[in-house]
Formats: sequence, structure tokens, C-alpha cells
Amino acid sequence: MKKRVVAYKKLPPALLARLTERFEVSAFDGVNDANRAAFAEAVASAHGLIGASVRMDAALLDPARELEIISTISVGYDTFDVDYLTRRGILLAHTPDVLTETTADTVFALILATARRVVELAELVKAGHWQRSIGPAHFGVDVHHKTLGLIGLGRIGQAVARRANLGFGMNVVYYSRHAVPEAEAAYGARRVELDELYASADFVCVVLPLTAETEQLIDADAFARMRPETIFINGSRGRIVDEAALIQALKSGAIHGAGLDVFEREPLPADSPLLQLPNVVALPHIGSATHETRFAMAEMAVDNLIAGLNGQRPRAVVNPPSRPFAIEGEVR
Ligand SMILES: NC(=O)C1=CN([C@@H]2O[C@H](COP(=O)(O)OP(=O)(O)OC[C@H]3O[C@@H](n4cnc5c(N)ncnc54)[C@H](OP(=O)(O)O)[C@@H]3O)[C@@H](O)[C@H]2O)C=CC1
Ligand SMILES: O=CC(=O)O
Repeated sequence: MKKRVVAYKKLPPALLARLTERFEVSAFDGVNDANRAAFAEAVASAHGLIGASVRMDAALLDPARELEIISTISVGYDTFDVDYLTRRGILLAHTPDVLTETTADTVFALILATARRVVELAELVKAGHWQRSIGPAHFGVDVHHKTLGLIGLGRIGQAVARRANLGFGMNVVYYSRHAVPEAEAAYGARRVELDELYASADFVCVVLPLTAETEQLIDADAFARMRPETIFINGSRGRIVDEAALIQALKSGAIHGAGLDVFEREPLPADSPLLQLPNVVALPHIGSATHETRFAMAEMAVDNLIAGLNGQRPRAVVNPPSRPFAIEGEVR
């Protein structure tokens, strides 16, 4: 009997075919109010799940007694209760590394777009309002040779640090629980406490996972410690920031601007005050959203799922089991 798989995000046809030739697949193009009941029913009898951006709670997963693996098409896994999955013996696989460079590009795009007012000024041209040469009211601020403060210096943080230091001659300071000597050597990155980072960075950039420890880490007190020149960038998860405090800091001039790819609520509600602020560049959570990278992520997630359902070690597992995998070695 074939194992049952639920694909809850649309997969490229060639990758879906790799699943359908091995498993009985129920495919969903996202989960919404209209298909939620059918999705829950499919999950209840599944051996494997693959997809992204759906919160998986115990109410959904408790009935799924045969579930062996969830393969998320994302590096972040804050939509899962990892302890619950581990207790249940359900593997959680994810897609680190393949999206690192693309996400760092997006973070850097936000830095440049916010500092140089790219979106606002492009809109001005499109609206036909470019009638004389641009004066100080429309000037931006420099990026090159400024100080970048990275909160988090993991895979994506290091890729941003490389762009900043080697490409733009920026000084890099960073905050994380552990020192990263290789980034200190390669990019002159200096590890500091948050207070020093807030006080010294021209750009404060969050590249952390969302965890119980990091939720609302950037609060009103944090914004109060930044400088009026600070540009705040969030390329990781909205809930790491107290969004009301961010809005207040932007409105009051406590900080200069913000470049945001992620928000407390996504999609960002159309009536969010953030959308009324000219000093905000807001993107629709597109950190990894290029054709090449989204394909690579889906491919890795399919590899992970097939490996897990074959008793092999997936390429990236969040909660490896205490027992060894039945088959160690080659993933496919
Ligand atoms: N906008 C988008 O589309 C995307 C967003 N992301 C988000 O970016 C996040 C980071 O990805 P990636 O760089 O691959 O992850 P990594 O695990 O490689 O890096 C995470 C970094 O955060 C630090 N960190 C973790 N917890 C804490 C803490 N409590 N206090 C201080 N530092 C902490 C880690 O260092 P240490 O452990 O030493 O503290 C490490 O430097 C993902 O979890 C995801 O949420 C990722 C891809 C795309
Ligand atoms: O937000 C994206 C991810 O891969 O995590």
C-alpha cells in the first residue's frame, strides 16, 4: 500500500510527479476557509505533509496517528510546536541554506530602498511629478561606509554582513547568543550587547528566528534606544517586533525609517498605519521569492519528505530522533 501524502502548497509539476509516483497524494493550493475541513480530513490519515505557511496545532495533528514527517518549504519553523512533534515522534524537516543568498539580497534591497527612498521616488516619477531637479526634500541617506547592526548572525545574517562589508564598506556590529569568529575575521564584525548596537548602528537589521525568547524582542524600549537617524529593517518574522511601538517610533521621529518584509499579521491589513507612512518600505514577505530559490526550496522539501518516508535521514531535520535512521546515507 502506498503511503499517503498531503501537499498543502502548490508544487512545480515535476516535483509533484516525484511524489505521485511514490505516494498517494492529496494536493491543496493553500489552506483557506473553503477547504479547511477537507484539508483536516486529509491530514488525519496522512503519513507525510509538505507545504508552507500553515499553522499546525495539536487539534489538527492529534487525529493524524500515522504521521511520520512534516516537510516545511521554509527555513523558519515557528508555525510548529516542535516539542509536540518530537513527543509524537514526527520528524520536522526544513529548507535552510538554499534560500540564504536570495533572502540576504532582499534584506539588502530593503536597506537600499529605504535609505535612498527608491519606492517613494519611483512613484513620484510614475505619477508625473518629476518637474524639476530633485532637492533636499527628496534626498536620501548614504548606505556605504555606515554601521550595520545585525540582530542575529546566522546563515542569512552572515550573507548580509558579507554584502555590507565587502560590497559597501560598512562597519558591522552584531548581537547573538554565541560569537561568530569566522564573520569577525572575514567581515570585521564586532559582537556587542543590544544597547551598544542600538546606540551605534545606522541600520538595525533583524535576522532572527521567531522563538519564545525573541518574540517582541524589539519593543518600545528598544526603539527608544535607537537614534533618530536609524533605519530599522526586518527580514525575518513580524512578531519579533512590537509593531505598535514601531509605528509610534516612526511617527514620532524616534527613528528615521523602516524596511519591512514581514509583519505581525500577514497579509498586512490594508488599513495598517504602516501603509500611511512615507518613511516605510513594505514588501509582501518575499525574502526567498525568486523562481530559482522557490524551486530549490520545494525540491529540497520533496527530497526531505521522500527520505523521511523511506526511513532515511532528510538533508535538514529540526528534531532528529534519538534512535538512528533505519537507513543512513544517500537521501534520494
Ligand atoms: N523574510 C523571509 O522571507 C525569510 C525569513 N527568514 C527568517 O529568518 C530567520 C533566520 O534564518 P537563518 O539565518 O537561516 O537562521 P540561523 O539559525 O542560521 O540564524 C539565526 C541567528 O539568530 C540567532 N539567535 C537565535 N536565537 C537568538 C536569541 N534568543 N537571541 C539572540 N540571537 C539569537 C542565532 O545565533 P545564536 O544561536 O548564537 O544566538 C543565529 O545567529 C528564519 O528563522 C526565518 O524566520 C528566513 C528566510 C526567508
Ligand atoms: O520566511 C521564510 C522562511 O523560509 O522561513
